[in-house]
Amino acid sequence: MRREQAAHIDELVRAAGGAATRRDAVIQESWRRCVSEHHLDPEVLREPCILTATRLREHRDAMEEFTHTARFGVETLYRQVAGLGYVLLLTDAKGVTVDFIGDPTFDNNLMRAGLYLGADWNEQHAGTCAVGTCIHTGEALVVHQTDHFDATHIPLTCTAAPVYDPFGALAAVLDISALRSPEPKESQFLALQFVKGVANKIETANLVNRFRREWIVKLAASPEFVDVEPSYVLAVDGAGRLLGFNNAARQLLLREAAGQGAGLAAGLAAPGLVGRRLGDFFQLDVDDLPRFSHALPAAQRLVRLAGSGTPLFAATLAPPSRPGRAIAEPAAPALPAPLAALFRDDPAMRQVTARAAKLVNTQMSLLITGETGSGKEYLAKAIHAAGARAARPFVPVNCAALPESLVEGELFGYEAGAFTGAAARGKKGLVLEADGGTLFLDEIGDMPLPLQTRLLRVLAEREVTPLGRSKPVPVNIRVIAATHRDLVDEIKAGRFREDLYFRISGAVLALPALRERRDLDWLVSRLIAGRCDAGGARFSLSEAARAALAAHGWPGNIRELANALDYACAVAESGMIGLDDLPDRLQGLAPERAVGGALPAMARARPSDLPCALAGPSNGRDELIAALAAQGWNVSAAARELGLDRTTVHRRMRRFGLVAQRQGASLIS
Ligand SMILES: Nc1ncnc2c1ncn2[C@@H]1O[C@H](COP(=O)(O)OP(=O)(O)OP(=O)(O)O)[C@@H](O)[C@H]1O
Repeated sequence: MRREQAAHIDELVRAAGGAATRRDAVIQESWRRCVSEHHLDPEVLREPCILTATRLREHRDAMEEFTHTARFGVETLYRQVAGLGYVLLLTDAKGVTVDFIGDPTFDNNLMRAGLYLGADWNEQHAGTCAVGTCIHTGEALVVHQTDHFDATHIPLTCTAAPVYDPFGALAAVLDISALRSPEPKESQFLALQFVKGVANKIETANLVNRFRREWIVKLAASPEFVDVEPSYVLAVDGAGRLLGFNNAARQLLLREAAGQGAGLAAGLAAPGLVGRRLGDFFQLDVDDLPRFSHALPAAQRLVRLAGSGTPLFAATLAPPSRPGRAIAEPAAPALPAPLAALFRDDPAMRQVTARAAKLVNTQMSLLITGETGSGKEYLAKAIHAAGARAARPFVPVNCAALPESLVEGELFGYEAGAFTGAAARGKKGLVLEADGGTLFLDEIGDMPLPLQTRLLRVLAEREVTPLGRSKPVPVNIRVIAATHRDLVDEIKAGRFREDLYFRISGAVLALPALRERRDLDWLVSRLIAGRCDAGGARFSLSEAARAALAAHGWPGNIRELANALDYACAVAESGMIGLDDLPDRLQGLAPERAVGGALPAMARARPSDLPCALAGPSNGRDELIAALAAQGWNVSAAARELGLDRTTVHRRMRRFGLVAQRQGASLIS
């Protein structure tokens, strides 16, 4: 044990014995709780408590929507303080870190100090600390160096602020911490103001997001600030009843209620405020709210508190589909056109696209999962096209296909002459190509580990250092990653970095397999609508052919379907595609009764029931060899035949130990 730790323990023991200390009252009170209520022994040095991945996932899932809303604020705050050596933690109301941003270079030190995803900072076991003590008191505070109870934590400085939900309950704690800091506690007071400011903004964003279909009333003491930085924010329904508020508004309402006497104040703990009438607190009725829009100069939007008469200035946001007055519930918002164009009448697709629609203009990284060919890149492009970045580049990167030796330069770029063989003018790199737009990382599960570490840095810091350059270049990208792999399994197998997983999976969008979709007929019609016969006429599909398509299991999903239709259009002799015009493997599967009409979607065979491509007892190996052999070991032709892309075929060849050679193939094992 170090000398400082021994001295710290002495001070704790003396304080527990009743000796006076020079600590702030909130710290003294927390030390007392640690000893007498949490029964923590000052002489025991505790390791930080980091949750297992499974338990962390439970905490993160419960906070998912909140974390989405908070993410922009969290990233903005991190950018402001990262250069000063801080990391940023967002914990849930129990003290578990559900979001984290820090410099990956210091991962090990940060993890050892408990400044990491999954760290549990509840006061009951971590002792006095910014997060835990903030949860206990409900107030923002700095816990600086030896303010910490546990001597393990005394090198740290931590500053935390609470974030309340719209009903006054603690929702989260925002914390910035540093491994090293100047000795005076005052050095952290500016940090405290920063954290409080961002916590307030997150609280308001959460409130406005939650009640976006209701009246939002913003209030401030100054007309100049009411439109830009309102102190108090309330959500009100069409009948003028309070639905929710930020914490400052809650305090204001409670003070006002107390000032009006026991009659109104009785039972007005925070939950009791919900459902009260706006007119109970303000000289204001719901019918007045349209007057307080931005159309009127702020100085003329005066509102008085009902009891005290205190003047405030208001700005109101009307519910979206009922401007001016509240009458009926608005319909669910329409999907942006690029997302609506992806499906028709399929519940799983409706759910995925509705979720994607909410996220198009956030900074959050998205992870799209789904079987090969199910349309992951297509969805990523639609998200890009639906958002504010649509006019900027969409840059796809196939992480499985980049040769490892070239990958650094391809992704991050290089300066002229950075290495032998470098292009004379240098290279911008795909990450910088995507500046202002979207970087689509396809097959992220196949990215080599060393590159994952580099990528993590780029995502955390939003800057790139091209080879041969000493200074990083800031980059503004929206990252969408995709994989057909189960990344949690990859993490368990040590092939994928857990922290990168959490970084790219701000939200996970899981695409259904084609065999699970109910809009196959529509998709088929859409795909053949774009294909014409030799005379330029549109193709149509016979009932038997349609039934055969409905009966197939589509292991290669939409890609396989598009390829099958390409083939059918090429061989069909008239504008009508018959059963005979489909690839052989589809014809063999058409059940006899299919001739009479299409099978219902529910009756479609699953690939595991089928003798066809890549799903049989050989796990696809025999079929892959057969397809390659039939195509003279031409990988592109075999990929077309199987309805897969070349990368997938190469990957499966590697998995089955197949090596393509000029005259054929050999087995490695
Ligand atoms: N909704 C759709 N409408 C029409 N075509 C689509 C749709 N979704 C995907 N496709 C087509 O299906 C093929 C596969 O789509 P995409 O490349 O997006 O799949 P993927 O899941 O990213 O595949 P992989 O896992 O192999 O990378 C592409 O040719 C694409 O044009």
